[in-house]
Amino acid sequence: MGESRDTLVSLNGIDLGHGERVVLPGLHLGLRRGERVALLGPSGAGKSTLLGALRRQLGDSAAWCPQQHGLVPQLAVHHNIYMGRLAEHSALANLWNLVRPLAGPWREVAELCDALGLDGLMRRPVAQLSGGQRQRVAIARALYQQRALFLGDEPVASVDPHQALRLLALIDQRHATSVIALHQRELALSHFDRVWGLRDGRLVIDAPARELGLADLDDLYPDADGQTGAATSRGRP
Ligand SMILES: Nc1ncnc2c1ncn2[C@@H]1O[C@H](COP(=O)(O)OP(=O)(O)OP(=O)(O)O)[C@@H](O)[C@H]1O
Repeated sequence: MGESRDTLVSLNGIDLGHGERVVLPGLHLGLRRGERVALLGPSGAGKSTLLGALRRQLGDSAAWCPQQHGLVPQLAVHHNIYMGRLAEHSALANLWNLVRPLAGPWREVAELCDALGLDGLMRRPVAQLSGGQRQRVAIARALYQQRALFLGDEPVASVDPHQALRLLALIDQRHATSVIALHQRELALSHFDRVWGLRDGRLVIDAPARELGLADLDDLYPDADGQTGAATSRGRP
């Protein structure tokens, strides 16, 4: 794999997994600065495992939007978004903000809520939101982190296609580089620069989105009868 100054992460034949369990053996891939990558593959293929490895490598330069949202249901939308930058403030400021929201962060969170269609909900506990609203709070919290890169584990899974596009555009406006796991194949082809496709423990697609068609992506997913498609490696030597 050609490495350059623009390579942010380079995995060269490493095994990724959990404890003793290897999920993605001998993985080779590179993430380049300024590239938007769609990460596809059937359930259990290792998308979250790969995103976890990227997070470890990228550290504080990456904003993170987890699959289970990681929100605190009892707390208001404002507090959940504010948590994105908890580590930047003193314990006292965080405690104070819980009781009486600080003016600066309140304004910043309000701007994000406006952009994400959450205006009017800032004081509402997350427990009282719809699935799509919760998803947008999770994205807002990741945007509030103000990092150079965005890593998202199915951040647009519970919104309609129109909203998914709007949310991805907001993510793009604030991050030049992103890796986003998703299941919407059309979106992967229309919105992203590159596609990584995982199947059977291997990266079987690593190619520019413009060189792929829906049939290539279909091959990632098992047929209804449980057979996997006939995908050959695309974009891999
Ligand atoms: N903490 C863990 N300990 C052990 N095995 C795990 C752990 N997390 C995931 N796995 C296993 O690793 C494999 C890949 O899981 P992973 O969550 O990365 O897949 P995924 O592609 O993100 O799936 P989904 O689309 O369902 O979220 C699965 O077989 C899963 O059972």
